[in-house]
Amino acid sequence: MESKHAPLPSFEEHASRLAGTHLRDLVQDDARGERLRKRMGPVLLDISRQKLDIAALDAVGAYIESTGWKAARDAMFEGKHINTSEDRAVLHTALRGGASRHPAAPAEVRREVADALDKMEALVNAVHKGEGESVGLIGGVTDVVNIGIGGSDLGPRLAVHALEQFHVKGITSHFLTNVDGQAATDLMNKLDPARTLVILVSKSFNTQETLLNGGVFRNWILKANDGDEKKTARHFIGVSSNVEAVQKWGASQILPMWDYVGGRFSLWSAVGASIAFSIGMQGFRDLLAGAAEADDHFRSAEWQDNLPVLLAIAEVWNRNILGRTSRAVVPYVDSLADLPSYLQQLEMESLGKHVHPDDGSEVTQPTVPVVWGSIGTNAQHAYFQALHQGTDTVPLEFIGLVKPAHPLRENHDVLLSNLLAQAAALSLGKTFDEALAEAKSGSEAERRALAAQRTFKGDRPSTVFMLDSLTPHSLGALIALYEHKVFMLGHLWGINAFDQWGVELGKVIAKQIYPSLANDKDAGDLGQFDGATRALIGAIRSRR
Ligand SMILES: O=P(O)(O)OC[C@H]1O[C@](O)(CO)[C@@H](O)[C@@H]1O
Repeated sequence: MESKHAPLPSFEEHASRLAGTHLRDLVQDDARGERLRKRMGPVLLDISRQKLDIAALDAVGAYIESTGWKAARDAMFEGKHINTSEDRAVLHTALRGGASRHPAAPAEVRREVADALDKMEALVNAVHKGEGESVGLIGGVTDVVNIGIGGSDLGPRLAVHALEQFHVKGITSHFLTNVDGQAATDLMNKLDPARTLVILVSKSFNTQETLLNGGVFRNWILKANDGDEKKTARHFIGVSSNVEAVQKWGASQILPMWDYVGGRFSLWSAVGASIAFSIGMQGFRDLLAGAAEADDHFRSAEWQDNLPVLLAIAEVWNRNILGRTSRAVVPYVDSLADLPSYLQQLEMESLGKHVHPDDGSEVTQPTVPVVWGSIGTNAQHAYFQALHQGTDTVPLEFIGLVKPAHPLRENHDVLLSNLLAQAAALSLGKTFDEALAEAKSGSEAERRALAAQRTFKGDRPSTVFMLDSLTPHSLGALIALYEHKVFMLGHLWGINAFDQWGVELGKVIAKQIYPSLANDKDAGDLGQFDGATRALIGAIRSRR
């Protein structure tokens, strides 16, 4: 379909000027550095190692100003139905609106969010006191298992693991996600059913993996309770927007979710109950307050100082102007090991779209890059070779902490020196002449061949996030900044960042295939499948 949407500008003049300018020269300009290093509360963002100069930055900023981004942003905060394909508001910001200086969501939404938080608080506090019975749950809980997938897993998992130093004593959290039965079996072997509380999290309450794993755990606990269903229900809290289905399923307590919160934006709701069970309700409210600080910043700062806008500028520059196809996220913080997979869902499920929602026409520029990564320094000893000398340029995102939670100063200084060194090495590189001067022995030809292999072209861009420390507040702020970057990119690319139709087809086909594997006697009508699927079903059945 022919598009009526104007493509992003090519910023040709700036792009060609910068093509001839090396990052090692750009980073010498202190005035430029000041424009590209900005702070919001506990988060310092440094995009000064991106291939932009002030003129290019201002050109992209002026373009963004012309797009009506502020009105689009305000429409989201106010609850307009900006998720048009599902006719829904997008109000994850309302979940932390209680801590905002300028809550913007409709009063009714604010009320139901506050009520749900209060209900969750009552459950969490009772369980922490060992008095779960007082709220209809079991007493003496030692282990909490979050069963969910995608947004019903990744956010809570990230926060629970990131905030380990804030965990309350006596409760251990676990995450059961994949439908691979090994995970459920290993967990059941480890836990005591009498002391296990399960949070079954599914916005739709229609997700195959979650319902199957929930059933496995219910049977396990039911058996331990000698078939007593009422007693068994007290081991389960259901979190869903489909309250009726949870009631039918048989959880004793239900915490709500709403259709105006997308799964990947939902950790701030009762979907994050396992976070509250891990770090206590005050910690959970601190997480919300950090996100609210980022919300207020996004809503009030001009583009030049607005971290989500600057992040979006860096991404548009890399993706649309320089044609980069992926971005690596490398936290130099072990406890943020889950951040890359969290961001994969947040960014790739939100921005992996190819049409404009208003008329279905094709977008005229690439949208989301592949997001990947893992913790440093480990990554340096695995794939950084390719990032330094491979033929593709992959923009990186480093995350570091000024103050760690542990007392091992030498470890931390070594960790941070490595982060800073990688950002420097990737951007500055090492010239052929520098490498040649280091090659002391051998013939001229041998020295030159060696120098070529030891040359680093550099000019490889990166972003650095430096957090003062890792707390519920700073983590909440960091995640919310990423959420707003996603909003900005959806706006600039003209796509709906809040639906996810692309996950449907595979789900439908999986349900069609399942009977052919489940029924050993009768393969059913294999003719409905393509040749490759038929052959693999046959191979599996013949070797069982
Ligand atoms: O919370 P639910 O409804 O079980 O969905 C889990 C995940 O599945 C998805 O719908 C994708 O299949 C995600 O968007 C969502 O976070």
